[in-house]
Amino acid sequence: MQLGLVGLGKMGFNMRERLRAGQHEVLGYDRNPEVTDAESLADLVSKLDAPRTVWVMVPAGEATKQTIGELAELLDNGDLVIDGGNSRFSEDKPNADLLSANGIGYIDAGVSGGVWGAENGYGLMVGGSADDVERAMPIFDTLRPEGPRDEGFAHAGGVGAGHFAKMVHNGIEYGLMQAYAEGYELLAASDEVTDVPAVLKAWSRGTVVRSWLLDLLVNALEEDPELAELRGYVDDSGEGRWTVEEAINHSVPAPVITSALFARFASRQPDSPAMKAVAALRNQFGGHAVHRAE
Ligand SMILES: O=C(O)[C@H](O)[C@@H](O)[C@H](O)[C@H](O)COP(=O)(O)O
Repeated sequence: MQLGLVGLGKMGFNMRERLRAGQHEVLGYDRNPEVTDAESLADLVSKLDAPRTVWVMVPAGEATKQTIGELAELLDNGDLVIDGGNSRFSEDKPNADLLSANGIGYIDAGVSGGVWGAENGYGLMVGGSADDVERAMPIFDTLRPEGPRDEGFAHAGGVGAGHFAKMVHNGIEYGLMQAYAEGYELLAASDEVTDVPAVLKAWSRGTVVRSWLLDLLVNALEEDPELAELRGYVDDSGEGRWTVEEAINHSVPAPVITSALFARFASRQPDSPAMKAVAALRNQFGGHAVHRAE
């Protein structure tokens, strides 16, 4: 089918490739003139046949909000917008309301797979009406991995459900990565294990903890066996925070995801004010030795 695709960065560019390989007619718009097929969002819309479907794949937050605001003006009754970015689920309902005032449908799509998705397919979880989802199904079927639809795609619920599901997926991602990372550090610290990459690689088949994230850790260690080229500094783009906030809102205990998020915060501190306070208190009440700043 024909699709307008706004945002041709790491994700959008690869998605366009996969969709074109799947015989869809994809017209992309990006501010980068080297990759765009249209001069502006308005130009993109004018090149599409009604009823149009436009997939938005720009950074979550302000950029997505602005793009959807512009599309609400440019598109017409009967058109459909899909937000495939990592938007917070709470932004979906306002987006859907804004668009539906002009008769435009809305689907929120959680898209997982990163830069490997072009080749392996993207795990998809979507929210929206059954009619809208059915209409976009040829696109979802090409983007998702080959195999049974329900092993790479879910219509998770109404508007907001796709991004809620993706948020939880990413919270799990934080916890899994943290567990592998702590295991890696402990193996590396031991006097017993002399070949850490070999142990992790051996775990990749047959063991209970085999997984794609483990495979990626094995890849990373093959490239740099002691991760000597990296600093232990980890950013976050919001999904983990939102997961923890929703766990609190629903009174769901989520200690693993929460501590994985907090481990990232700790990774950014050159020294820990909290641990300085602990050292100071030990010193105050017990006269225990402290390590002085240089
Ligand atoms: O499923 C995925 O493909 C990833 O989760 C992807 O969505 C992205 O890499 C994360 O959003 C990174 O999240 P952080 O920046 O918060 O680690």
